[in-house]
Amino acid sequence: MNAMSNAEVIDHEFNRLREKLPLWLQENRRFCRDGKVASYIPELSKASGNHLGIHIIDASGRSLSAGDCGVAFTMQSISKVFTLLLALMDRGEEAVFDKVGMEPTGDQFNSMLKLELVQPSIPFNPMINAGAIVISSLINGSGPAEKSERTLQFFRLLAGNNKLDFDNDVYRTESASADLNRSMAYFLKDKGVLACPVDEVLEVYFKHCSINATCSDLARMALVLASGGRDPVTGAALIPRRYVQIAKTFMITCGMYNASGQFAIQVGLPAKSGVAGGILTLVPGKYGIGVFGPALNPKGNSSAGVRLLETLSKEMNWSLF
Ligand SMILES: NC(=O)CC[C@H](N)C(=O)O
Repeated sequence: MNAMSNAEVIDHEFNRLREKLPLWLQENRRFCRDGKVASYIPELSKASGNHLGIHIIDASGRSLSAGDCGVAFTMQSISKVFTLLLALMDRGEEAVFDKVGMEPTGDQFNSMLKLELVQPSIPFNPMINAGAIVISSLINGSGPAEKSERTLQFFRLLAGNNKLDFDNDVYRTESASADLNRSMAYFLKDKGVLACPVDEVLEVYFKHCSINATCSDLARMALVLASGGRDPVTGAALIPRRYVQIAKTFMITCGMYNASGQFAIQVGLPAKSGVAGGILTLVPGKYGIGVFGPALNPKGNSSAGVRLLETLSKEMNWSLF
């Protein structure tokens, strides 16, 4: 028998995914029971812990979905990947890494523990809250409104969805109950790491965390990263390749918080999760993937979402390692 052409291999893999995805989703639904919906941002506690959905887009634009993939949720920490990219495009690598490090912490995403351990007191990486707050301060704009608007427009461009918008209820309730993030920001301001007023930086940070999306928006944004920064439809370069490389590296080392090592072993793909239950991940050159399952494991990642990605990676042989 002749060896399959590249296109045939891609079709074969896609057909297998189409056939099996509903089954794999169903098998992993039971892991929703192992998790709890986040409640420290009051509005998030309204989500249903039984939801699990997935959307996959391939490089030619074909898509597949299963489960509760039509439900919208806020991006939360997933947005940190894209604000990092925007800050890199606005300020360049040197200015960004003057204010934030490149190393995982091994601590919770909202931990302040290591901030005092290094001189100068810059956050260890841009995926933890302290690091992402600093990144928010580096986005160009005359004030918080313009910075937030530029961020939203950038996200819309990457998602190919002009309807993407802020969830103002989530924004307001997070802003009203964020004493920990506020204390981090004051600490960073005191150390001279934050150049703008605390309230202004936090407005930008909470706003980008509150951008509403569905699994298909995440998948589309992930596909831009999987395509080295190019628009999968038009081929236009949206993000410099070098910055995509930086973002994907952070997704591997810090994207799943202090479970990033375990995720790299079990799944082996660049990924970023958020406390609303989303996970954005990608198979380089092939697929953008969005997952949603709001019941979270103790590390703050979607419990069933992580399990579903483990199944997919093993069945499809997707690990990069
Ligand atoms: N892990 C997360 O998704 C955290 C984001 C959330 N907005 C916070 O600052 O706590």
